[in-house]
Amino acid sequence: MSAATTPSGRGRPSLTPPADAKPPVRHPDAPAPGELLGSHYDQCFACGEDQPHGLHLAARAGEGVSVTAEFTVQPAHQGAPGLAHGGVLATALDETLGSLNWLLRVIAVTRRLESDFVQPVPVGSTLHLTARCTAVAGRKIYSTAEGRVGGPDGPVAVRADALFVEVKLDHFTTHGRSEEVHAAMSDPDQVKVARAFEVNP
Ligand SMILES: CCCCC/C=C\C/C=C\C/C=C\C/C=C/CCCC(=O)SCCNC(=O)CCNC(=O)[C@H](O)C(C)(C)COP(=O)(O)OP(=O)(O)OC[C@H]1O[C@@H](n2cnc3c(N)ncnc32)[C@H](O)[C@@H]1OP(=O)(O)O
Repeated sequence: MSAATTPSGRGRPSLTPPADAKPPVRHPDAPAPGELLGSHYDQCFACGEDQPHGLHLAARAGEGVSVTAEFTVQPAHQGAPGLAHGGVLATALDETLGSLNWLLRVIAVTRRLESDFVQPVPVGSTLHLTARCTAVAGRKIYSTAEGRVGGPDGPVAVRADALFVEVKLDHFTTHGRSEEVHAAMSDPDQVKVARAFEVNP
């Protein structure tokens, strides 16, 4: 098995867009720059309000296909004493990158996420994240993100490049546990339902 082959046989897709990739196009109905995107699912570990130990990450639309987000590291997010767990930081990057797809009005899931941990992130610090979509090729969406500490212009602590793949609603109804899927579909917050289920009809 070569380094680029996975047990699924589907291989490890490149994070470099192919030659026929196009620049991303912001959807005309995307939230205005500066507008909070809100949570896409209240049980989401990264952005949901109903996860007591979640990241409660709040993302805001930027110009073009870009977002900013903030996340303050809590004691529940530790790996080493007093420091954020790397997987939690990767979650923050993944969520910020994933929220870009809302500006494209596409439902997509992370296919590949390559993270760099540049410096440790202490508990109590706020990670200031920025992400932008760099290219789209068919169902493949390429994007990049970084997180800074000490303020939006502070030093880069983490960064990531990602490939998301567009999916249809049946991705969730087929693979997700039915009780959560049905509960999410009957959420009284219709904006959330629309965001989760009615994009890209
Ligand atoms: C239940 C309530 C909640 C519902 C919420 C619903 C929606 C949410 C709405 C808004 C969301 C907003 C923000 C969300 C933020 C979330 C951030 C977190 C996101 C995540 O954290 S999400 C969880 C982790 N994530 C997964 O859980 C994915 C697991 N994974 C899979 O589910 C499959 O793996 C999948 C579907 C990715 C692909 O599966 P598939 O069968 O569709 O793939 P396929 O083979 O068709 O490839 C597809 C294209 O990749 C090309 N390709 C493949 N292999 C290649 C290689 N080696 N080299 C070059 N290209 C390659 C092909 O060529 C083709 O491209 P093309 O179509 O252009 O040819």
